[in-house]
Amino acid sequence: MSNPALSTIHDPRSALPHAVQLRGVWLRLGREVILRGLDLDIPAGSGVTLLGENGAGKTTLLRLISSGLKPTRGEGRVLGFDLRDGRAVRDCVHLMPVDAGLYPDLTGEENLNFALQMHSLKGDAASALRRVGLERAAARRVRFLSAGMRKRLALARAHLLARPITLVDEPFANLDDAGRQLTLDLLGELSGRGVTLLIAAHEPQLARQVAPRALRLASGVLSEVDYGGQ
Ligand SMILES: Nc1ncnc2c1ncn2[C@@H]1O[C@H](COP(=O)(O)OP(=O)(O)OP(=O)(O)O)[C@@H](O)[C@H]1O
Repeated sequence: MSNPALSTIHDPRSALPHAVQLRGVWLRLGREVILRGLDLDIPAGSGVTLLGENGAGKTTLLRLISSGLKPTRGEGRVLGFDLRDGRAVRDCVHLMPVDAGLYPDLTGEENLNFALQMHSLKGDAASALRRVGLERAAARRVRFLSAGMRKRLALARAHLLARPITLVDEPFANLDDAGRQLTLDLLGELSGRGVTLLIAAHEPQLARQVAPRALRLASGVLSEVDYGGQ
């Protein structure tokens, strides 16, 4: 059943104060209830870090916001579009998955160009590869790249697409120190361009540099985290 309050507040054609709004969202996967009645408001252009133990449901929540999973109950909108409108949601949301989500048989450059085509965007794949230190991987198939190189490639893709809502699942995993700094730089640039960031991470001290508000997901429920001036 639709939630009248949500439906009237954010029509897609009206001003868009919220990038993400969830109301009473439940999600069950198989026999397990992962999300239990979540309410969430993320203002457009803000940055949020999503914390939680292994298996807490962070990836599941990111998949729901990118319309890869449907709520069992409740409803949500991204930039005013109903989560059930998969096409509209996929156009404004990019999810960088924990495993990078690349096409293994395409080269690095082909992966970037394909992503640009999917969004009818123009962009300079070669310079994006240079930016993440992968110029030599441009012509190599992704299946031959290391986990950290794939992460860098996925980061280049997220930066190139610069979707208004960018969801990033564990961006710091598999990266060396320079890679983590590069990640902060590129995500910081996206944020500076007004992109809304939601970052699932186990490194709050890193993530908070680009996504200062923190939420913790535990037992299927979200709560605000107070860093207490640290
Ligand atoms: N396709 C699926 N079918 C059934 N259960 C699933 C499925 N995918 C994930 N789960 C379960 O959902 C729960 C949440 O998983 P999720 O990957 O969202 O956690 P997470 O917080 O991202 O964990 P991590 O920090 O380890 O990446 C886990 O208990 C997992 O077993």
